[in-house]
Amino acid sequence: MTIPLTCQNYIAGEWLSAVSAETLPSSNPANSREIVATFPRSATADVDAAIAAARQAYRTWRLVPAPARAEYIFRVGELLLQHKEELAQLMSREMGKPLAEARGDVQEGIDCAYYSAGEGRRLFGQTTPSEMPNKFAMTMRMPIGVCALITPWNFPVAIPCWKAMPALVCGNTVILKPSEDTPACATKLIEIFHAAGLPKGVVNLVHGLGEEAGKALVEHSNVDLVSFTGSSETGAFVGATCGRTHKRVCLEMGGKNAQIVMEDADLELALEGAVWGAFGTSGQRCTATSRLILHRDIKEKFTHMLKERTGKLRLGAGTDPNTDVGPLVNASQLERVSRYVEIGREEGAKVLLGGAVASEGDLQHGFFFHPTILDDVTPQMRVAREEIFGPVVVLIEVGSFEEAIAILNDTPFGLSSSIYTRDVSRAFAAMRDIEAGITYINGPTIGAEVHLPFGGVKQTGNGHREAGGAIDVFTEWKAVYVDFSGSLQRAQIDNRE
Ligand SMILES: NC(=O)c1ccc[n+]([C@@H]2O[C@H](COP(=O)([O-])OP(=O)(O)OC[C@H]3O[C@@H](n4cnc5c(N)ncnc54)[C@H](OP(=O)(O)O)[C@@H]3O)[C@@H](O)[C@H]2O)c1
Ligand SMILES: O=CCCC(=O)C(=O)O
Repeated sequence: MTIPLTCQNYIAGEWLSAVSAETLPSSNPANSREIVATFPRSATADVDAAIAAARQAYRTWRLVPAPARAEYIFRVGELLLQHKEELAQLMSREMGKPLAEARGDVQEGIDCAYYSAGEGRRLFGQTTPSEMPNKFAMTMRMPIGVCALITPWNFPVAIPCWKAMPALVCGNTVILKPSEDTPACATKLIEIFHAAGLPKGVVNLVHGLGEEAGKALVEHSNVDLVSFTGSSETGAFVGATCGRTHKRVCLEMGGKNAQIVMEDADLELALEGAVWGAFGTSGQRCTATSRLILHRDIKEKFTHMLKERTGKLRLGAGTDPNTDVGPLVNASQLERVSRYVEIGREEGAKVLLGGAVASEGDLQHGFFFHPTILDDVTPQMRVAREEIFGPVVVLIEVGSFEEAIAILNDTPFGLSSSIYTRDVSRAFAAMRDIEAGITYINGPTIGAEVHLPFGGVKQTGNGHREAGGAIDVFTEWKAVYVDFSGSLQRAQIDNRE
């Protein structure tokens, strides 16, 4: 057991307790008896202070040249690299993902720092001909203002970086409200922003509960933009509130990602993709493979291979280097996954592997669920349609490429997707016809790279993209006309004579 970390809010460059002085604990999901950290239970007064600090800082931060803003973010990247192992160890303890994946999470933050820093020397606008003589016309990207960043626990470093880094390079100031399950990761991350020397108030951190601190941020009249990643339920509230209060909003929500395996696929390759897509991060990635759509000619063979391979995965604490699959993040996630497996059973699915809470030996102290394969699943079943967000994959049999694409698309969500095939025509048809923000050919549904746009279609998002698409979220266009004719032209009044 280690001494719990004391996390604090970070407002106007100061580390502060909540005004109420109330705190909450966060525990280790592999051993719920271990308290990893305590954090402030922030409320409206704390949110008000953070927003006031961000508003004040915005006045000067927006005027700092973008390449100079980018240099701070580059420094954050360098510091993240120096602290990578420390952050990864903390992340494993705080939210359970195996160390190799935790290192990957921090690496995404580092990659995002370097990529976003590069944007500081671009932020290109356009020049375009004017309709009139002696007149220039152009566009400029302008910052939006004060941005509230509300993030989930599953990528506790990468997702805050995906939001904060481009937002800051674009000239905005930010308030991060991390998940109540990962306050320590958020605190360490913001310590790094502090160490990089960002001016006071440019970055702020407010811990607390979603229903309290998160809600107060979303409802606040002095926030200009909310960038939210999380569940569809919370996203619906955030979207509706921002609509009512006229805020910009970027929503990244749930998924029901599928991998298709055609009869001509390299089955060993498809197997590796399926195993890590479905069970990596215990299935708690927004991009996790939740459905395997299998051509009937290879279904039996592939199912056998999958069962064999999955049965060898080692469950354990993320901090144990021998662990393949860590715990779920908390008791309610464990309860949710158990409930969905029961629903699947009641619907007629066959539990081919797993299907139960894992409580052998030390696992009893954590939130472990055996990697689970549900067979005989039809596209109408709830387990084939609703996001489970755990180590559960359902198998759906199809007879043709067209049927596979139709079933993949038959969901309200549209984040990630994948197809394994050796047929180049099918690969291109899949790229065109799959309804998702991300499509992999002969690769798993996971593994996004930061310089490509990240986000989903349909109910997964509201049309925005993070990572490689983030400057479109965190800037808005201004059209600028420069007239050097020295006289008011008739055409300027009517536009055309
Ligand atoms: N599409 C994507 O890019 C993407 C990426 C990653 C995850 N996800 C989705 O995220 C979900 C899992 O994350 P989660 O369980 O953390 O989601 P969540 O429960 O919706 O929480 C997300 C964030 O919203 C906060 N929150 C909760 N209620 C709120 C409210 N009324 N007002 C404002 N903020 C509120 C949460 O705070 P508390 O933690 O304190 O409740 C947390 O910081 C899955 O559905 C997954 O698909 C999507
Ligand atoms: O949850 C967001 C990041 C997911 C990711 O990086 C991936 O697996 O593609």
